Amino acid sequence: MRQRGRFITLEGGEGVGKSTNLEWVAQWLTARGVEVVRTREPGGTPRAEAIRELLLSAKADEPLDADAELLLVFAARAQHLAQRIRPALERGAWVLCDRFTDATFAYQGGGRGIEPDRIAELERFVQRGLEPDLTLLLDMPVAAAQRRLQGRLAASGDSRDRFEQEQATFFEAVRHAYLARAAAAPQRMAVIDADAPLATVQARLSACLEARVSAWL
Ligand SMILES: Nc1ncnc2c1ncn2[C@@H]1O[C@H](COP(=O)(O)OP(=O)(O)O)[C@@H](O)[C@H]1O
Ligand SMILES: Cc1cn([C@H]2C[C@H](O)[C@@H](COP(=O)(O)OP(=O)(O)O)O2)c(=O)[nH]c1=O
Repeated sequence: MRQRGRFITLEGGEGVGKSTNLEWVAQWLTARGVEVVRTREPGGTPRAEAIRELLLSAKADEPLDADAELLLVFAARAQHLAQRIRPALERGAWVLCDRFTDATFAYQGGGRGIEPDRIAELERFVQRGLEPDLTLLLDMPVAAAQRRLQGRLAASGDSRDRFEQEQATFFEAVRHAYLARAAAAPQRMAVIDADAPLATVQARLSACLEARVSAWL
């Protein structure tokens, strides 16, 4: 039986505007009478957030093995699915998630170089057929997104997490992997050009939601 709620994810590299636009998409849906559950990965439940901390903390004394990183991402996802995502969808709420498995193919696959087949095996094991109904991929050149990220870090005083410390080649590989996935799954994934003022990006999102989501309401 198909779940009643819809599952929408936002994806893209660091600094493209996912957090900013997640709020906006949530408001777009709420204004149309949808109950929205906002969440994020890695994380979304207390135990999954504890795994997030393991993934993001930049410990100089011990590198994190790429396979261990991959398994932690999916461990957090299993917990998030069981405790939060599936129950919400089953009661008819829509789930709006900041990153999901496309990020694993992009970061652990494209960025770290893990073969996509190995990631797909874990995807089947953990998700048992559940995948997003719609994925909004915010895309822009890496250098411009890095400037935005730099601005956010300067304003907040936060330091770079373990992923944010990677080099431009890593982020180029992440972007390439995201775009390849979008090209392979155009029915599910919409690419939004995020290299524009916020109002323009939101007009693009609005057009995309009208075209793809209105029929579900
Ligand atoms: N279209 C935009 N134009 C300019 N700055 C933006 C735009 N969208 C987001 N920002 C700013 O860029 C920074 C990164 O945005 P954020 O939403 O945190 O990105 P992400 O969640 O993808 O890392 C924030 O300081 C945000 O205010
Ligand atoms: C969901 C997910 C995230 N990540 C990484 C990407 C991000 O650098 C990091 C944290 O995500 P997030 O907080 O969304 O990053 P930001 O807001 O800085 O763009 O986790 C993976 O490597 N694999 C995954 O499957």
